[in-house]
Amino acid sequence: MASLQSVKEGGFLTATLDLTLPFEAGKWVLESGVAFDLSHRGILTITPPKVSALTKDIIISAGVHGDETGPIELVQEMTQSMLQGKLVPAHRLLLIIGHPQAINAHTRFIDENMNRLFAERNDETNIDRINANQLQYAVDDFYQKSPLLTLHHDRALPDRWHLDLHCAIRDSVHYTFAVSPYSEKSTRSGALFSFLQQADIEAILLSSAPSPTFSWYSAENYGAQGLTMELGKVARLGENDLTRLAPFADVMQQLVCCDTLPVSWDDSATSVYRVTRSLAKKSDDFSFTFPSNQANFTFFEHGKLLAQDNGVEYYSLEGGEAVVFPNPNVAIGQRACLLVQQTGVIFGEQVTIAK
Ligand SMILES: O=C(O)CCC(=O)N[C@@H](CCC(=O)O)C(=O)O
Ligand SMILES: [Zn+2]
Repeated sequence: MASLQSVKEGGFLTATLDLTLPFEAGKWVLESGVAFDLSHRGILTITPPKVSALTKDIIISAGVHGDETGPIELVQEMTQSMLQGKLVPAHRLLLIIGHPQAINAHTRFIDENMNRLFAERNDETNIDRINANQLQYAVDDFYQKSPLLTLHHDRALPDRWHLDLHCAIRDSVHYTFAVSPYSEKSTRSGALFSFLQQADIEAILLSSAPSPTFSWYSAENYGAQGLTMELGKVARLGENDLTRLAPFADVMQQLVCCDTLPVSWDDSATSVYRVTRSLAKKSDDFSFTFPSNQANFTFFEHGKLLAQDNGVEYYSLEGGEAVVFPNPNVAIGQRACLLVQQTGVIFGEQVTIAK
């Protein structure tokens, strides 16, 4: 079946992954007034029948890493319901399946980690760089050409969100968690934290320095409420147990289909961590003192040797530190792990770290 027809009938994922068929762009409107614009392979904009000052611009992306397939299935399920008219969005949406070539190859990336290619426009020397640029253009277009920009007479920007859905390579003390990228902009709203708590996300990590990731790109350049969401553990496409992600899928659906969600926060229901350090791999000699499959959020008491790199030793800081995303096999110069400490937050219109 031609790829555009397949998308119209609900096959967003199948059509995105079928690289044997040439890509066919298209725009169409359902009887309900929901409008679709398939502009590039894996990039679909959906406009609700009515927009108002309450309407948000929401990006939901998955498949930035090709082997992280649970979230890809979630995006496919939600998109299919919208394409078939079973679900009517209340907000403008940009739905993305990010890296079809890596998904088909069942790998994290082809030549280099695409989620480290959002600091700037890339020279297009490989498919990961080509795709990263494509995603940057898609985000720029979505936010810059939003019809919502003209609705805000006080010149306030529309409420922008970006949930970039991933899952972890290893086991984790917290099955689900979110990484909030660092930005000087106000990108940690009470509404965002409340959404995470309602969705039963177990932990939130507050980054303390800019990162070259997709969610950071939207937060930094557009002030979006951006998050990298870690939703369970990697498995093959079709082999994910989505029941454990049902609370998240449910509340994500409410986010896109309800005008607003109630805002509340209970300090005891979600663990919050601040990133104390990001250890970069400086040489091929880099190694951890623990096994490479060590679970995310494993805690090390103060003074424990964690890693060494060409004679430089890294010990856990006062108060101890937990390790997240430990990976000694990254390219030189890239992050080999995050080190984090639990923190309290002050909840309000914006959420801040309690000193
Ligand atoms: O489990 C892992 O080691 C990696 C899971 C993953 O892809 N995480 C993201 C986090 C991005 C961020 O820090 O916002 C990544 O490493 O790109
Ligand atoms: Zn990932």
